[in-house]
Amino acid sequence: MPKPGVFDFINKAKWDAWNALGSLPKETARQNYVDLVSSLTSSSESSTQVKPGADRGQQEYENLVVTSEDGITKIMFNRPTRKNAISTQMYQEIMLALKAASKDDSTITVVTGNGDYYCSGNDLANFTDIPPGGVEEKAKQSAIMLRDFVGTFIDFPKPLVAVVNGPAVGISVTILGLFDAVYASDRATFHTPFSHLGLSPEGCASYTFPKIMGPAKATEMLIFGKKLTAGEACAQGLVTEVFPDSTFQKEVWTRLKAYSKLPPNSMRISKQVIRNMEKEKLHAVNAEESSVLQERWLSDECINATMNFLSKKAKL
Ligand SMILES: CCCCCC/C=C/C(=O)SCCNC(=O)CCNC(=O)[C@H](O)C(C)(C)COP(=O)(O)OP(=O)(O)OC[C@H]1O[C@@H](n2cnc3c(N)ncnc32)[C@H](O)[C@@H]1OP(=O)(O)O
Repeated sequence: MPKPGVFDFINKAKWDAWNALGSLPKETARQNYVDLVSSLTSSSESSTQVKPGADRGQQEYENLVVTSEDGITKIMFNRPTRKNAISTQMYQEIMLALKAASKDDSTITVVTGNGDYYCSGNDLANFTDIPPGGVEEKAKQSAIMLRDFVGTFIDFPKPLVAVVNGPAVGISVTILGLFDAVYASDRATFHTPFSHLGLSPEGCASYTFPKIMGPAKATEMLIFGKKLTAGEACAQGLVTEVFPDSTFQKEVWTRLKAYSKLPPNSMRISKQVIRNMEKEKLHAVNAEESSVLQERWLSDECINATMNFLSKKAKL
């Protein structure tokens, strides 16, 4: 068949793969494929992905583990083999989990990651799933989803705490400016490589980061893509406190359990008093960032960077 166009990511990848096989008989190619898939199944079975708590009567999510205990609802990213990259489905699940947490009887909500990463940001494969309306339609849908996703954090009514267990990238870093406290392991790093990806900031970071750390430090992160250590992020006010990795979980959860016993209404109202004046501004910033990104996703700079990552030519 003729070679598919450059935007037809999936068919182009298939075409390239078939082409690379040269004159290999179809039957042999099929067997090789079956062998590969069988080996992947057995390795994913032995991975450390945590199974959802269906036996405890909790809502099941494919990419999250959500638990509620001691007055704390914990939302844990659970795609450790992809470094907890956020797939399209996972964006939807996070929104659902936050909406449920906002109404449950917990006093504090915690977001954390399973495995060695907190989160590697947007799953760059999200952009390969092109709808019939083409790439423009995909960019439009993504901008709507991004605005809804970030809006859920802006409107979240209870104290929201990030327990950053390892490196954090992209959108998982920018939305930290919308959390009420950020506790980090000393293994964590904070990286927003938007220029390297032909992108621009989201998660309201274009507004919250200059406010938190001053415009010059925000520029280094958001424009030049400087990766911060946990200590540096703490010195700049993005992180509340850093703990040694060896005692991180124990120290943080002991503290959170104590905080969760504080009067819930008082905590909610205090959050409203602290945050409400900013809400309208944050929604406006979110809308603007999403609309700028809608254009960016169609730019050569962004398409080339995404293709380079997906074809394994580039990493951060
Ligand atoms: C659509 C709505 C909203 C969009 C909002 C805009 C959001 C912007 C951002 O979040 S920008 C940031 C995007 N993230 C990245 O660019 C990170 C890309 N990943 C990497 O550079 C590296 O994987 C790493 C540095 C995070 C980790 O490197 P390493 O320790 O060497 O691990 P691996 O690369 O082997 O990772 C294991 C496995 O996971 C895949 N993977 C990791 N992160 C992502 C990702 N963000 N998207 C897709 N896939 C990811 C990686 O490719 C490996 O897959 P493989 O085993 O090779 O098949």
